[in-house]
Amino acid sequence: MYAYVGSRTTRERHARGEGISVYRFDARDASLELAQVVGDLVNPSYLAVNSRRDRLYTVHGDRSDISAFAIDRGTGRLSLLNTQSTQGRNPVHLALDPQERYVVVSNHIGASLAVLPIAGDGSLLPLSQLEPLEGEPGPHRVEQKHAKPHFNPFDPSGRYVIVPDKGLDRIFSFRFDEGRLLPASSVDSRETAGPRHLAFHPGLSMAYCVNELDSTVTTYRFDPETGALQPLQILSALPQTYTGNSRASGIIVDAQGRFVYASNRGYDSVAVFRVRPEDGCLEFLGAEPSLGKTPRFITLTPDGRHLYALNEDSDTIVAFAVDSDQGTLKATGRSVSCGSPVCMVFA
Ligand SMILES: O=C1O[C@H](COP(=O)(O)O)[C@@H](O)[C@H](O)[C@H]1O
Repeated sequence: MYAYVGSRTTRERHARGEGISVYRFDARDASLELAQVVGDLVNPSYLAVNSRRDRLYTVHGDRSDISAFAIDRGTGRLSLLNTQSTQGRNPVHLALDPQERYVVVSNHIGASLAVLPIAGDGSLLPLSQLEPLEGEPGPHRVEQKHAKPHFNPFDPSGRYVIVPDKGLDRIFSFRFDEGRLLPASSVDSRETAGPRHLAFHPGLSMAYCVNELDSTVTTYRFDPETGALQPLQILSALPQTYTGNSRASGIIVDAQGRFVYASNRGYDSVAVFRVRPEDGCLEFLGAEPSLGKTPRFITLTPDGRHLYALNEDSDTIVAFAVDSDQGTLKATGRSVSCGSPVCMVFA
């Protein structure tokens, strides 16, 4: 199996990455061995792999582009297929629809969502829909001047696209019908929460949203018929006594739906929550140091036995062992150096 790591590359912004790093991944001990570096790429800051594991897509943060690559399934190596415009600045996330006929992109500074069809060979066709996001920005003077979509996952049925908007303190739900986004509903967050990423529970109709600006996690009941979200609970991802600055970033749920993990940038750590089986709400268990600076991205390995924290500002990918009963994280001592790592996927 291979792991693909996207890094920020813009030197003017002090990024130190080269592009996409391809690693041979050993599930037994979560070790990573570098196999290829695809350089000459601008900020491949979010990656997605198709279900056949032979195509990889990346957005180019700070620009307005998205690229498709072919994956050599024998060697894991990437070769560029093509690049298309997302018609909006700073695309930060992308998701393939379940039929893998379209890719949906969040244009973070462009304040819009882009839909691009995927051709039969996996390359990208020109954009077919640009959906602007509009509303009253939240009160944060620096971060909330306009809509800032930061994530656009499909719901488990593939009928809805859910979009946390960090600039508007709102989460939008869109129907995805015949390759088009159709506004369905929205739900407000607390002022200055800055909803950023959202993860669905694998069995319950629940979703968990990490709020970047106030470092909280909101538990929502998700209505699979209408796509609507109903807030049930808000918990901090930080210890109660922490008084420094911090911004939350990634959120993931384990495959059994027993634990939720969220990363904290500032209080550099991975918050661990237990999912209460009776109602899907969370209990904060604690926050494990990420052993590096600014863990923008976290991911579980496909077998769920390890979790990687990508410490963007200390250039490390750190492996933790996951306790399968308690959900807690234990340092393995394994870490690889990688400039400004910000996203990791497996194929
Ligand atoms: O300065 C920047 O910040 C934005 C937001 O960063 P993020 O880590 O919260 O996504 C980023 O998208 C942009 O590329 C970068 O230049």
